[in-house]
Amino acid sequence: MTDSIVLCRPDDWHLHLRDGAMLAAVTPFSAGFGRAIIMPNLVPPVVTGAQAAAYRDRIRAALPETAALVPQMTLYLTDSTDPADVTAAHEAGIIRAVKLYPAGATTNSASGVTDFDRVRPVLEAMAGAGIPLCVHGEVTDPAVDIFDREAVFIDRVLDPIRRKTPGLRVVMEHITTSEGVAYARSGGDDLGATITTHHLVINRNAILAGGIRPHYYCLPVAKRETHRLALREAATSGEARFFLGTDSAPHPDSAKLQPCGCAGCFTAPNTMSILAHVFEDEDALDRLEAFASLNGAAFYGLPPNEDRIRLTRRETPAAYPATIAAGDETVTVFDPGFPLYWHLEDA
Ligand SMILES: NC(=O)N[C@@H](CC(=O)O)C(=O)O
Ligand SMILES: [Zn+2]
Ligand SMILES: [Zn+2]
Repeated sequence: MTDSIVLCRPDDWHLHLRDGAMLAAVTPFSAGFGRAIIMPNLVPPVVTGAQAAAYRDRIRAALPETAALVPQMTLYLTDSTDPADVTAAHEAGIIRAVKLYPAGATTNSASGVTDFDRVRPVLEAMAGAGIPLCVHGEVTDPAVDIFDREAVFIDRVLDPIRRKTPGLRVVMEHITTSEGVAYARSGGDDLGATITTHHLVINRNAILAGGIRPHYYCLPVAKRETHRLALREAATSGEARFFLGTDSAPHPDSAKLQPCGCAGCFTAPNTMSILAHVFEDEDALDRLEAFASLNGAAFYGLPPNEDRIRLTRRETPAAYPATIAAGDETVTVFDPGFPLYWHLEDA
């Protein structure tokens, strides 16, 4: 049995670090990733290049001195985003991508896009400049069942956008369905898809069977088991279009444990140990590096990180906190439901 593997340092292509006391508390748990795409859904959202630069500086200040992490900033696309601000922020090296949230689809998405024709000039400028569009792919139509919102989004919104905007590079963020996997596979090298750690581990029973478990509630919501298996097959396939975006999304327990609780799983502290467990289960440890360290960088046109990490399988489980403190609040760490024998170490 393999008991130690060395990988190029992994990247996290979808991460929420928040702001203020939460930023200070959670950022150190992502410091071991090389690069991370930082989600812009703050309140208020990060919509201009100047706001992205200021947020980047707050993240840098929250990082430990020894951190590897280099934040890759994004802008939150709104109906009134100025194409010239987007291309200028990209040329200045401030942003790596732009994030599309359909208005109301997820946490802090009230300022998201309401009319896709209004953002057409921005999308065209992005296609011209090679700036990727990261997409939260769910329709918000209340008539569409929440478990179908990703598949319907692909047909009604994503495919039309891609057809109308040739050359636009798109990342389907946190795909959760076999339809998402199939659509990602239908594209060329202009289409990528991130897969989260938790969607490889849980299906919808984790949220609902035997009682409601708010810490497993995220968006897009976990689907039935066939979809989880499709995601595991995709993530472990080694195919260049699939890469890690943890979507680690911390919320205070006081906001999750409510009659109407927030969506998001906080996976930053134990993601690499969980992924090693999943890839070992799938007999695909040799493809973990492609998923976590190589494919995303290649999609974003970046070289792999030069340094390495080691994952070692030990007889005693890796220790990670059940909760962390953030200011006066606590945040619960994602519990995969099994012990984590893979320990993350310096190479
Ligand atoms: N994934 C989540 O459930 N929540 C994210 C938003 C998002 O990525 O959609 C958050 O910001 O909390
Ligand atoms: Zn999202
Ligand atoms: Zn997210």
